[in-house]
Amino acid sequence: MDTKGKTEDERSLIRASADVGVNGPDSADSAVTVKGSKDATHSFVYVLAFFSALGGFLFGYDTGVVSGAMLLLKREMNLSTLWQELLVSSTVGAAALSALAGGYLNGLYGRRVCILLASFIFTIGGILLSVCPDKEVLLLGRLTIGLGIGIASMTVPVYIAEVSPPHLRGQLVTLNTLFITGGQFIASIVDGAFSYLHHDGWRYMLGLSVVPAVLQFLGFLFLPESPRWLLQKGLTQKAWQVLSKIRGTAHVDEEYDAIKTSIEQEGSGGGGPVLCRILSNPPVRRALIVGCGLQMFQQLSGINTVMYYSATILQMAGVRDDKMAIWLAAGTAGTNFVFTLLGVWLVERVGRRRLTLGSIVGTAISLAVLAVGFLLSAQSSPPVSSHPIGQVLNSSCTQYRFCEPCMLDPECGFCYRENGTSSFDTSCVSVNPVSTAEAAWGRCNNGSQETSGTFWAYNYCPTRYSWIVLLGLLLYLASFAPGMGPMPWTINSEIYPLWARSTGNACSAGVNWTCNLLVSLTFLHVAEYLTYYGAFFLYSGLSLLGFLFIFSCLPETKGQRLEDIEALFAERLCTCGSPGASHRHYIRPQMELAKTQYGSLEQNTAVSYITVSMANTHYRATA
Ligand SMILES: O[C@H]1[C@H](O)[C@@H](O)[C@H](O)[C@@H](O)[C@H]1O
Repeated sequence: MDTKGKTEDERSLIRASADVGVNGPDSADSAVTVKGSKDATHSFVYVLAFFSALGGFLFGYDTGVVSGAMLLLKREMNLSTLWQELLVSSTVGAAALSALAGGYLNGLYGRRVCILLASFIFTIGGILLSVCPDKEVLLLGRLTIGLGIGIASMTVPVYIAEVSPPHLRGQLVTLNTLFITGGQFIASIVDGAFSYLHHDGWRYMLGLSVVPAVLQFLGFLFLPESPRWLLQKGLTQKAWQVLSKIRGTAHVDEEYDAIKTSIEQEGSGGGGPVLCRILSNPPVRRALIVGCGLQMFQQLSGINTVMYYSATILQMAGVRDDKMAIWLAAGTAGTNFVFTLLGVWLVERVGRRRLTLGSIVGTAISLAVLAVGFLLSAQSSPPVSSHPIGQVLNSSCTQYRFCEPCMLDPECGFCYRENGTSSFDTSCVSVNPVSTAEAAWGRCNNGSQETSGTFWAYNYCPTRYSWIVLLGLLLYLASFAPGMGPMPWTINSEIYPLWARSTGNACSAGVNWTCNLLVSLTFLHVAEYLTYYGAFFLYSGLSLLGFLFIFSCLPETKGQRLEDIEALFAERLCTCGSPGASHRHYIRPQMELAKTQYGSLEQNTAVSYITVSMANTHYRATA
């Protein structure tokens, strides 16, 4: 439609008319989609998405690499369990705090500066980790990396969402999670490769993150700020230039106007701190509840426990060689990556809501399969047949009569011989404090020895039901990775109005990191009290709760312009899933928009305009 020579009000009216949809209510959201897809996508937006998603890569790499590095570090630096826990959780804790601070920094200095800051912090952290002389500096390095991860995790999805055209936004933001899981996959390969280097191997593992960090920093020196943030700050000319550069065309009036109008209309949500404004604004408050809920349920469905525990699951399934287990764990990370790719493909095809719902149902079922596998294994747990003399008397390991309680005690492991599928000559022995790969003393002191037929099992029991656990693991990754992995990040990047976007994302990312910390710190204790199957049944139950939450509260955001999404939260939370709700939500703001724009001219014009539009759209719902 030619809008040249029209006033801004007239152009908005034409736009609103197109949006309400002369083609009927079912085309309401496709009206926007089609508009977006008509523009040939300029490749520059892919360059932007790639360089920003390097932040996701670093998030994945730095959280993933630590497990392999720790195997070497604990020997070389003689780390106690407390120090090992500190080195792993300090990064996650620092990420939780800096994600929150990132919201403030994003609002004040913009997305680009925050991405530059995050990559600078990653670089410093990586250098510190690769040259650190002692465990204190190591801890400082891990904390520094955590600060970078927190800022990157909340800024990158927002930046990508703000520069993308609506029809590609879901795919490009999901690309960031693909980079996260890609980072975890590469980290596991690096872990495997350097695990042979007993001296200083961990320095390479931890230090290699400097490469993508520097690449991102250099790239962003030349890449532009988000046009939406520029407009919000009143830098109109710059915003127009950037938008036309990203779209590769000077015909960006329509998009530019839409952003500008919505900024003018939404204002800043009132005065006072942004969080208070969010909480006192019902639609945005609802969006925040949905965003934080999604992030919480992502972590409560136990992804990081399952990933972390995958090496043990594989050992249960019969992989005895430690090195082999490391490589197979890389296979787990690879599977997570491949199925995230499926998510990138599906997100614009089936939409966010259906993808997330399908994913969480599959996640709950596969967690139940995992739990059943663990339950059957526990029930067929082999008895302890011998209590060898020489066992340290005050060791708790002497009291156990079965493998199950023995393996649940972090101080003990199960030493046994094998006859086909059953074990005999079994004992429960203290684990070597330096390496869980062997007993502290006795015949399993050298770990498992195929030649003498003696095996050492730490954290698991030999069982014939291990295939069920393995099946559960594969099902879990296949269902979690395409939906529950990426969608919380993708959806959060689009559900808030501009004035609340950075704070909303900061809060939900903070919830993600806090729940991540909570689950990883409590897993072993939960497993000790509820056993493994209890823990996985618990995660499965939490995922079911997550399903109910998502089913009732999550609206579809696919294809909508960022400026129109707030309206999806205009009604009570639990109506979101009801059929037709999205049409009702979608049209209402157009009425409000028209009323505001034409109310000052002639109230009746607006009303009759809407009436005509509604008649054209065979509008059924009561607005
Ligand atoms: O979306 C990501 C992804 O699924 C990762 O695999 C996981 O480690 C993160 O915690 C999560 O936020």
